[in-house]
Amino acid sequence: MKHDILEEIVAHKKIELQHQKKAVPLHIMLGLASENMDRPTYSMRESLEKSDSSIIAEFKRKSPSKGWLHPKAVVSDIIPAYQANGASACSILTDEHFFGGSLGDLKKARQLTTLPLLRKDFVLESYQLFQAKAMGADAVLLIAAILNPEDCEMLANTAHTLGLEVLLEIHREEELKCLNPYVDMLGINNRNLGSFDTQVNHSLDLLPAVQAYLQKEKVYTPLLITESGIRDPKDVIRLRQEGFRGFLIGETFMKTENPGETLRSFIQTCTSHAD
Ligand SMILES: O=P(O)(O)OC[C@@H](O)[C@@H](O)c1c[nH]c2ccccc12
Repeated sequence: MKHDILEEIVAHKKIELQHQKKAVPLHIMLGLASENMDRPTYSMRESLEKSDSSIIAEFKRKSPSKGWLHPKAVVSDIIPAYQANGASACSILTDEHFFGGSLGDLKKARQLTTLPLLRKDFVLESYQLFQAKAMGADAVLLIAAILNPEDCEMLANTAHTLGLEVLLEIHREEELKCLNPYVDMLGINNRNLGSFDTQVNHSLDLLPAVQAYLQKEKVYTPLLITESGIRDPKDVIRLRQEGFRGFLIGETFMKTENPGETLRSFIQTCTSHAD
C-alpha cells in the first residue's frame, strides 16, 4: 500500500497539540486570543476580490513533497517584499516538523504587514484557532480531507466568532459535504496531500462538480481559490477566466533567491497578458 503522508502529519499533529496544550493551557490560549479581538483585521476575501492578480503568496521553507525550498528564509525579508510586490494576501505555513515553519513566523509577519494573513496548518481543534487569533492571523485553512462535516462546521463557526475568515480546502468532489455557511473561500488543492500528485488542471476538472453543488446549495457563496503547482502566469489567466479569484502559490516563489522579485515579474506577466 502507498504510504499516506497526510495520515502521518495528522498523527504527528495530535501529539504536538498535546505538548502545546501542556505548555499553554486552553484557557490561557483563549485569553491570548481574546486580547487580539480588538486589533484591526484584514479581509482576505475582499482583498482577493478587488485585485486584478489575486495572488496569495506563501511563506514555506520546506515541504514533504519537495524537501527544502529555502531553508534560511526569513520572514522579515520575504513578507514585506511580498506586500511591496503586489501580493493580495500571504499564507504562512506554521507547521514545524514537515514544513519548517512556526507560530513565531506568523507573529513576526503580523508585525510587518497589513496584508491579510492566512494561518496554514493542519487544524483539528479549536485550540489551533485560538493560536491563530493570538498570533495575528486574519484567516485559517480547514482541510476537508482530515475533518468530518460536523467538526468542520463547528471549527468554521468558532473561527468566525474569533473574527477569522475560513478557507476550506478540498481535493475530491465528495469533500464538498464539508461546505457550511461559515466558509468564506473554497480552495481546490491541485495536490493530492496523500500521494503528492499535482496537476494544475485538477481545479478545472473539479470545477463543474463544484459549480453544480453551489448551484444546488444556493446559500453557499464562497470565493473560489485554486491552490498548488501553479508555475505559469498563463495558468492564472486561464483559471481566472473560468471563475477562480484566488491563486495560492508557494514553491514558484520560495524556491528562488528573491521570492518578492519573482512575485513581481509573475504578476507583471499575468497582467500584461490578460485582456
Ligand atoms: O508550493 P505550491 O505548489 O505553490 O503550493 C502552495 C500551497 O497550495 C500548498 O503549500 C498547500 C496547499 N494546501 C496545503 C495544506 C497543507 C500544507 C500545504 C498546503
